[in-house]
Amino acid sequence: MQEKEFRILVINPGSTSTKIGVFDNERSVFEKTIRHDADVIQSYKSIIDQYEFRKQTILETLDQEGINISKLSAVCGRGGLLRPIEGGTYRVNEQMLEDLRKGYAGQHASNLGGILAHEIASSLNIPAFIVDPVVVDELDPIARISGFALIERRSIFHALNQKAVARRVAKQLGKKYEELNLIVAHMGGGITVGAHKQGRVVDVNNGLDGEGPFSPERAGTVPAGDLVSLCFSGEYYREEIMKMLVGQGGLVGYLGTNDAVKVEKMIEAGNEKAKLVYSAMAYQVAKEIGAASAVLAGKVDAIILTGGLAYGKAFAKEIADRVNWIADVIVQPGENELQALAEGALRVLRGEEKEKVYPGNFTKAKVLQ
Ligand SMILES: Nc1ncnc2c1ncn2[C@@H]1O[C@H](COP(=O)(O)OP(=O)(O)O)[C@@H](O)[C@H]1O
Ligand SMILES: CCCC(=O)OP(=O)(O)O
Repeated sequence: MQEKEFRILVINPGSTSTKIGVFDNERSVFEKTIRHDADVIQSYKSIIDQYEFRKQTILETLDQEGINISKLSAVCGRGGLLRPIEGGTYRVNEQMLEDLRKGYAGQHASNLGGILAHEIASSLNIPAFIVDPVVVDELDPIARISGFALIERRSIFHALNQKAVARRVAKQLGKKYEELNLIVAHMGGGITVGAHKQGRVVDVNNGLDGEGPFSPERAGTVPAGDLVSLCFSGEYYREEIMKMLVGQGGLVGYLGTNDAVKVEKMIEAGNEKAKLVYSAMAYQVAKEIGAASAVLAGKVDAIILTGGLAYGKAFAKEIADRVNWIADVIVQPGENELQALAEGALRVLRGEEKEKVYPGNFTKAKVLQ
């Protein structure tokens, strides 16, 4: 009997881009990365205000490619800042839409993934899903302790790509993901470094507005006391400070661009500041990898560098040169998110996996009351 064919539209809104793809079962028939200038993104007051702009961009792109959306079986978006949940494929429902619209756990472009998927799918009367959203939470209790009793550390990271790439590398190594200890550094608009201990991400920096290396558009960890002083200086509104940390932080704050390719050109043209800042970003990623190796007590099977920044050969080498004493460094540039979204939706459409209902009954361990 011939295998039933499902056509799935996948939507991955990132902080610097919107990536879309159309898959016939596992086979990609169209993929496109639409990059957005920092100026355009920053001109919107909030993430939800970008909704119409991103939707039009997607529909126009599909139209230009001659893709008829009426033939779709499902739409799947990257999941955003929801309540902490376990990994898997979730059907978009009203509670999820409400949480995405208000940004239950904060503001990030991925909040638009489920909303855009729902909007397109409901007009066609087909299901909308999200897969492995950025709030997947597998932290060990010890990793939740921040050192400041009023604040608990949170798991906000590139769960979808980190898990997909880790599985792919495990396969290449002839092992199961669940048998290995891996460190995965996803380096995109945000940067997250996860300690994957036998299939669970037991520690990872909150790459949105929490901590870790600075990134193309985020400040990462900043000296706490100085930040408090800035907040109470009377010179800035809360929103202005948040924008300086997320959106206008990192490379944007130092060099005025979120585009590492432009930064590489600046360096080639002899810009010393660009050279120092770009190197500092590599240095901070390496430091975070060192921290993750301590989490795994030095038992590390491989270190994986992935995300858009991993295309930068000199950048990846700079990191590898600092950490290759820990374990082999495997560079997997870009990300596998579109394929992972399509596969997550397919598993449910084929009945191989049950769709999960948001928010479910998953409650993260409350380590201290
Ligand atoms: N060939 C390349 N060399 C160096 N950096 C690159 C390359 N391609 C993309 N990048 C950089 O990767 C970053 C975006 O990564 P990406 O994973 O696409 O982010 P997001 O999904 O968060 O939008 C940008 O700074 C972009 O300039
Ligand atoms: C919120 C963590 C995921 C993240 O930073 O994604 P982008 O790099 O796409 O902004």
